[in-house]
Amino acid sequence: MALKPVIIYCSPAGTTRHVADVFEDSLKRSGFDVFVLDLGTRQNHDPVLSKIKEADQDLCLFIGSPVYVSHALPPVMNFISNLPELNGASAVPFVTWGGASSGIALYEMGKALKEKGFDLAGAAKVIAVHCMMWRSDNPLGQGRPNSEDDNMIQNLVSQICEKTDLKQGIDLSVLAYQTKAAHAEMEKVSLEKAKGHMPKREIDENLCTQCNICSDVCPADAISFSPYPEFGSQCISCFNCVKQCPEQAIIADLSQLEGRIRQRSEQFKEQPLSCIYI
Ligand SMILES: Cc1cc2nc3c(=O)[nH]c(=O)nc-3n(C[C@H](O)[C@H](O)[C@H](O)COP(=O)(O)O)c2cc1C
Repeated sequence: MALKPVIIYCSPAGTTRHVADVFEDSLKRSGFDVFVLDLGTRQNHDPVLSKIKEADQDLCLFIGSPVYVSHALPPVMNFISNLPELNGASAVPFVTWGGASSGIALYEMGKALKEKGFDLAGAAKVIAVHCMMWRSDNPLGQGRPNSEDDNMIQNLVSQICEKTDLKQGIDLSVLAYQTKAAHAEMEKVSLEKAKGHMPKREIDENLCTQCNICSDVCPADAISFSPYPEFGSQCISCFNCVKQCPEQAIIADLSQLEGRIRQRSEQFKEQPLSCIYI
């Protein structure tokens, strides 16, 4: 099969990158050349965009995002909406989620891809340790993704590679797996709206050495210095800056958040935790 795979993802805490790596290894083992773009780096998008246009109908775009407040991340959705029309190309959206709810991220990615003319060759959701619970002794999704999750992704790649016609993929309705009521509720609350209820971050100016690490680890390029770190509107609230500040100079109280995340997990009790759609 003339399949030209391109992998695009955003992964502030590294789990979606892990899944993208499994896709990449599996595709390479099946003999394909793979082009990869991490949207959370300052990597130039142009070479991958050229590859995408060049591949035309042979393109198979594997595109991954973590679930934030039930949605896919803005850099991923923006990337899709800036793509040219690609009628007849195929795509495989995938998400990682932290055990609260995988929300409507896969559905929204699938819908946006279909609007660009893609057929959905498959999709995957993968359970992962909840990246906002790094201070907890027993975070949701601890130990995931594990080798079974990796095998599941390898299996998805094998099944896609075996297909003679990628157009015979999945229907978008397969990705609308939340109840109608939950879907409608999730649609109403954007990440932008939810940001107003996220724990506030404060800079301890006595501790901050203006070392720039917070800005380097920010996948949204949202931190500037004046002279201490300030957070721009494109901040996606990944809290990488808080986690990775070597001086612990960015202070955030996450104690309330943990309870809210666990409550949501209890409310949805989402099953299966990891799943491929093919
Ligand atoms: C601001 C924010 C919102 C999140 N919202 C959800 C959510 O709605 N449901 C969920 O299960 N996990 C949620 N998570 C957890 C992430 O989806 C999960 O940890 C994911 O694997 C992180 O991917 P990454 O390691 O590639 O960054 C959220 C994390 C952050 C930082």
